[in-house]
Amino acid sequence: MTEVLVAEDVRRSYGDTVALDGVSLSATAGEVLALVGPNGAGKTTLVRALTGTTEAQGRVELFGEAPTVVDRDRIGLLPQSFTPHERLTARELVAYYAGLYDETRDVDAVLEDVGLADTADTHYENLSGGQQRRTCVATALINDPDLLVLDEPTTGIDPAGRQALWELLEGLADRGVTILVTTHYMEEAQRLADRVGLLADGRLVALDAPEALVADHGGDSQLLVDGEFDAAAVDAIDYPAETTLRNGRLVVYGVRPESIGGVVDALDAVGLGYDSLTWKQPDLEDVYLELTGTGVGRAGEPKETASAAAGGAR
Ligand SMILES: Nc1ncnc2c1ncn2[C@@H]1O[C@H](COP(=O)(O)OP(=O)(O)OP(=O)(O)O)[C@@H](O)[C@H]1O
Repeated sequence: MTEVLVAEDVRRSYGDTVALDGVSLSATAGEVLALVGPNGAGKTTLVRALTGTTEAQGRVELFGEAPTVVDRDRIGLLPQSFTPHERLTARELVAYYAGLYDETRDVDAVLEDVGLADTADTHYENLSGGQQRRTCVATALINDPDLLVLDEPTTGIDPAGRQALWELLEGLADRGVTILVTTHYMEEAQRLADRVGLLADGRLVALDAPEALVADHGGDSQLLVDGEFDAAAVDAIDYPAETTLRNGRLVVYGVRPESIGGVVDALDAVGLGYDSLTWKQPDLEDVYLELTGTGVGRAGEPKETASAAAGGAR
């Protein structure tokens, strides 16, 4: 498959700060690649290196050319920080960006795509935060790009608008548009991405399909027990499965749905009341917490306490 985007051993430092420490990845036509990682992991720097808006060491190519010389009509870019002229309406702004390209889509059609048909004549400064972000997304779509690079596109957009944007992006990918998207929403990465790249401290610590990442790094299913718990509760509960305390909530790992009654019995046996029980399969968020060491998972043990009862029927 033809590679639309290639990054090879990309490095970028700001003074003593190493923002990118040798990142390599690629994306093919129609592929959706999501970049996730903690604040400061290097996502925006990678986006900037890939789009030629910051200099970096290593090889970067878009459609086989350096990002500074590639035909800009083929690229749609939504930077993380984007502050357009506030005294223009959404329609005027998108029309302004349309003027930068040789061929574009119809301005009103793009505004409709991002859910701004009814607010097209509102000045940017009077749009809500989410509407402003949608306007910015529209400016990245106006040239009908073959490669779309979106740095946190849905930040500030309400859940319905986010869903609509996901559908829009899925439609574009189905038509062969390659999409590189950074996000802090694991649901967004899981839903949209063919592959997810996880950046931490300027390094790509994982890159794979979401389901493969979950299978490899997501760990066991979890029974989340909400209530008023403390470290003593973790010690008191006598149940043969690993149990931890996370933000005042008990987390019991590896419990099968049919065994939830056993956990309830164990709580009752030591007089521990609870408000609710939630069973969940591991997901991308668990992968993120595990691999970035930012969470309360078992590997890094930055959690309050843990009890690892040996084996047993789970
Ligand atoms: N222009 C700059 N000058 C100095 N340091 C910078 C600059 N841009 C980024 N950095 C540093 O490089 C590192 C990576 O920043 P970057 O913005 O790429 O992270 P990020 O993963 O996009 O974070 P976030 O999730 O907060 O957007 C950080 O330590 C940041 O402080």
